[in-house]
Amino acid sequence: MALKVKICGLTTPESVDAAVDAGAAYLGFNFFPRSPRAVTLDRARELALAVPDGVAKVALVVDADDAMLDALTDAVPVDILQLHGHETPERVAEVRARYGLPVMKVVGVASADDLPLIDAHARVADQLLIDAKAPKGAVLPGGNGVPFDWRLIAGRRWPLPWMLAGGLTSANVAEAARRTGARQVDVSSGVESATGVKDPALIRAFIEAAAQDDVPALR
Ligand SMILES: O=C(O)c1ccccc1NCC(=O)[C@H](O)[C@H](O)COP(=O)(O)O
Repeated sequence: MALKVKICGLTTPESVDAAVDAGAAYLGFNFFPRSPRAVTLDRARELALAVPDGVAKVALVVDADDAMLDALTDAVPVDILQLHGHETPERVAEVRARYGLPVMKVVGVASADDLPLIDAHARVADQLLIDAKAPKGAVLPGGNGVPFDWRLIAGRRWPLPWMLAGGLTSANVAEAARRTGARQVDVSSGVESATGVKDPALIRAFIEAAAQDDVPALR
């Protein structure tokens, strides 16, 4: 069965249309001000209103306070909040309760020491996004286009939906899914022609490659 795909960091109507037409299940809008993929609330609202029913609109925030989340959820019709910072399990639970929206918590992985945090968030979040931890000195906490060692999570399962991210491209997405057992994948840099510039042809190629994943997971 085809993998469910999230295209993250969309900033233009053209890239939203390309992702929707190609069959993306989730579209990510980035509200981290320092990101080259950041959108304003007005821009995000305009983009989100054009998304058809059945495609989930995901708001990516980094250690956002309630004021920021109040403004975001008032202005933009989003379906899922993606917490991409150092939010604790307690903060995840608080955000879920306050906004009544599903929360996808991101956990960065670089070594086996990072795995217990996945289990902690699995108890409170609605979804997990298992991403590469940002390299030392990186300016951005995500969207760095680097994979992590997939063997770290091979064979592991969690009792909630989860996505794999980090350095995925049309060339490696099917293998990444086979190696990890992921049924959902997230991509940003791998569908860009330059940092922050989504390429419709790369979006289509990625989603086509994710649809080819009909090989059982390697154990
Ligand atoms: O993409 C960004 O600029 C970004 C900035 C701050 C926090 C998170 C960010 N991206 C998060 C994502 O969901 C990416 O899709 C994920 O990290 C994978 O990125 P990539 O390795 O570039 O495919």
